[in-house]
Amino acid sequence: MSEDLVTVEGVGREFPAAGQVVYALRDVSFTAGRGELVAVRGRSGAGKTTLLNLVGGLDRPTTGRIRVAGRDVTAANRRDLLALRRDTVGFVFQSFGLIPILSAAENVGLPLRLAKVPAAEREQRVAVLLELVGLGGHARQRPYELSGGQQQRVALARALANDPALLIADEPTGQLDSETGQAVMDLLRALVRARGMTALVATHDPALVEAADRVVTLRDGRRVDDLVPT
Ligand SMILES: Nc1ncnc2c1ncn2[C@@H]1O[C@H](COP(=O)(O)OP(=O)(O)OP(=O)(O)O)[C@@H](O)[C@H]1O
Repeated sequence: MSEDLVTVEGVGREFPAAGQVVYALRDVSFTAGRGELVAVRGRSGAGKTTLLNLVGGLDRPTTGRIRVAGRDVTAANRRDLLALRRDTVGFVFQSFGLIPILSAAENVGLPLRLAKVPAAEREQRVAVLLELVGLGGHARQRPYELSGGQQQRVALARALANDPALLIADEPTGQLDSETGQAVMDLLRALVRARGMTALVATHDPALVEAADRVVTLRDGRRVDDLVPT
């Protein structure tokens, strides 16, 4: 049996808001094994983004514990969290998050630059990654010269650049029309399977939920998988 890559135990996250406390997550637990695809679903405000940010080390929980690839993310210092984000986790956001003044190739190569991969090797890896997401002929284009679906494929290639053990995608098709969104989701699913990555994907896409090894359904910050889905 494969060792779990992600362990989330009794995690809660509270935010102070206008003199009150918002319970964005309450007592959420689940695990994700190596190579597993985990769908996180729930209505707007259910806590999906909060959960993904915590697992990726972008935020810290108020209660509970999270382990990723053997590291206690909850207890990690800033340097450890930076290392986790650089070496272990790839992120894809709803808003793509590409740098507008950089070409598709430069955007994909950015994590490799930060990891100090030599230029020649970097160029080669970027070319392979762009080919992988079907954008071999678009390397020099800037994000505004690409369609939404193409931009999200660049973002996906960038997330894969450091060969992360864990891919975190927060509603990656939220800004795309349904046909383009479906194509991006199919690509994401195929890449995760082909590379044996673990993926945590916040999504409303029924095909992805259907294909997932596990589904975490959130409602008002709590896990409700045994109840009727939202
Ligand atoms: N920084 C913050 N300060 C205060 N409240 C917050 C903060 N971040 C999130 N929340 C609250 O926590 C709850 C969960 O938000 P979250 O963004 O995780 O939901 P979501 O399921 O990702 O929603 P969506 O599908 O709309 O992106 C919401 O009630 C939100 O208002």
